[in-house]
Amino acid sequence: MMIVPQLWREAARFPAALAWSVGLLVLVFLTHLGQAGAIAWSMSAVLDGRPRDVLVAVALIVGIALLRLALSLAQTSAATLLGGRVRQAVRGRAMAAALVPRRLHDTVARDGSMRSGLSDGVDGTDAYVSKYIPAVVHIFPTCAIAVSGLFLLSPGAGLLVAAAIVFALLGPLAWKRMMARRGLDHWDSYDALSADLLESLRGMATLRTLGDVSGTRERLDDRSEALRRATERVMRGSLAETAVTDLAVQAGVVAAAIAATAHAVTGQAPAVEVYLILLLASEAFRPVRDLSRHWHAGFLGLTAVPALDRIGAFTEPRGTAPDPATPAPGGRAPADGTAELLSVRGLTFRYPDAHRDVLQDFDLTARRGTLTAVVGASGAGKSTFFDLLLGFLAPRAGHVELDGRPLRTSDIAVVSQRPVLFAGTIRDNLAVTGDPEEAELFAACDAAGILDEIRSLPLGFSTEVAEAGTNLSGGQRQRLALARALLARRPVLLVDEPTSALDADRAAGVIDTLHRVARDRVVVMISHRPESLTGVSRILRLDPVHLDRNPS
Ligand SMILES: Nc1ncnc2c1ncn2[C@@H]1O[C@H](COP(=O)(O)OP(=O)(O)OP(=O)(O)O)[C@@H](O)[C@H]1O
Repeated sequence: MMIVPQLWREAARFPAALAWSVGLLVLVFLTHLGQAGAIAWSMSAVLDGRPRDVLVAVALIVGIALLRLALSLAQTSAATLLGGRVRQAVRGRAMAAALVPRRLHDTVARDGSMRSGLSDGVDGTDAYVSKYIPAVVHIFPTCAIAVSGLFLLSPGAGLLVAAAIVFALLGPLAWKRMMARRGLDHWDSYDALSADLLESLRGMATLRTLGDVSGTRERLDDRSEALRRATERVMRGSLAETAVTDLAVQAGVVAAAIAATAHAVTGQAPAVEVYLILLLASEAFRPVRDLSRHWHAGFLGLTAVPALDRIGAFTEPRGTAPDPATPAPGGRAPADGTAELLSVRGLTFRYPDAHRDVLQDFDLTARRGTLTAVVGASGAGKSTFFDLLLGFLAPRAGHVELDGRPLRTSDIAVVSQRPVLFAGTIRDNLAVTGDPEEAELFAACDAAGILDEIRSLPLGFSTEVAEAGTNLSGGQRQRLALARALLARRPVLLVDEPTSALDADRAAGVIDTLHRVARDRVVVMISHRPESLTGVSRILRLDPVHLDRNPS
């Protein structure tokens, strides 16, 4: 018997479902005991030549079998309900813990690992929760009932069976640590393969141009081989657990058979009781055998538990402060109409474990009606500055205000350097922040300079966008993302490198567009290319903070 505390706590959150599942398991077990009694009776009736009793006993056996079928079906559905609820709760918490802004800056976590944890990892816990936990709970009443019955018939047989059950349950604890270690190895191998696979799929075009497809295949083959070896080690350990249980079960049944035979030989018990002792001895081990079967089926899935624990899947979120990037319930974040002034004062930030500040005492004033550009060398901290405005990062000092009150994430729409589009139609992608009216949709696309292109497509707004927008050009993606940002109707628009994917003509067109949209909102853009900023009246230079400026 192996206890995984995190999963027990999860199952205990649904006491009614757990109790229902355990109760039905106990009833199923009682049908086995009843059937054992009926079989013992029928056998003694056959031996004593009592045909009427034989018929009644056979009818009883069939009736009990039908009842067990119905109870087993109900139990399976109860187990599925319990497993499903726990998975839903664990996945919900894991996603809430994983899909947070700080993940953007987590340089250790890999997307493939996160994906495998949230999907396969959570699903892998199902067999333990839905089958193993109820089986552990039901073992106490069921074994107690069977062993007590045996004890009444033959104290020797009862004691021998009880000892064998205790050995079968506690024996595997001897190599619990080894199993935990093997389990960790298994999940690490699975996780590494999953993360490498996702990265290779994403970077396939680059790998092809670098001519490293075969190298990647070899790396993945190595990962796959490591996973196969780790899985074999885990399954060998789990089989050893099953072997100990089987040994104890067989030894217990043989001991009970010897005790029953001794009863029969010494003439201490009539035939029906001898049969009952033999049948009960076998039935007493049924819950133990079931437990072992469920353990073997579910152990591989348990290897994900430490990884899920690290993600935060078993931890109730502290406090109720909403994620600053999450819109208010109901979909669209509240738009506050227009604003006049965005004011940044003394903003200072340093990444954890970094030796210097990225931003130090940074000031910026951006007004509605004026396009403000932030320029600076690569690594100067431009993207970090946007992440601070968006609330993805918390400054060490300084503050950001919009019209004299703290800036909120729901005030901001953003067009990033590499805008992310989703699989679905153009309309779906534009409507992510709400459900715009047709006129609004047209106006936003017109302002973003993409309306004519969409109209010229055979399916117009119903044109399918491939995953990550790969069937669109970089410039089209950027203009669609701009239209999407405009539809969010936020008073502040942040645009990161809007001209990087464009030729000079188109770049000038985008700057014109930004000037236009800046009439209604505060617009701040990041640019690498000062030459593309003709006509931008307000340009702020962000200089990298050097060690000598920041000796601390
Ligand atoms: N998650 C992180 N952890 C630690 N340091 C980081 C992290 N992200 C960025 N940095 C560092 O912070 C500095 C500023 O990075 P940032 O991405 O803000 O620069 P940038 O001006 O936007 O650069 P670019 O123009 O090349 O996009 C860089 O030195 C970078 O190495």
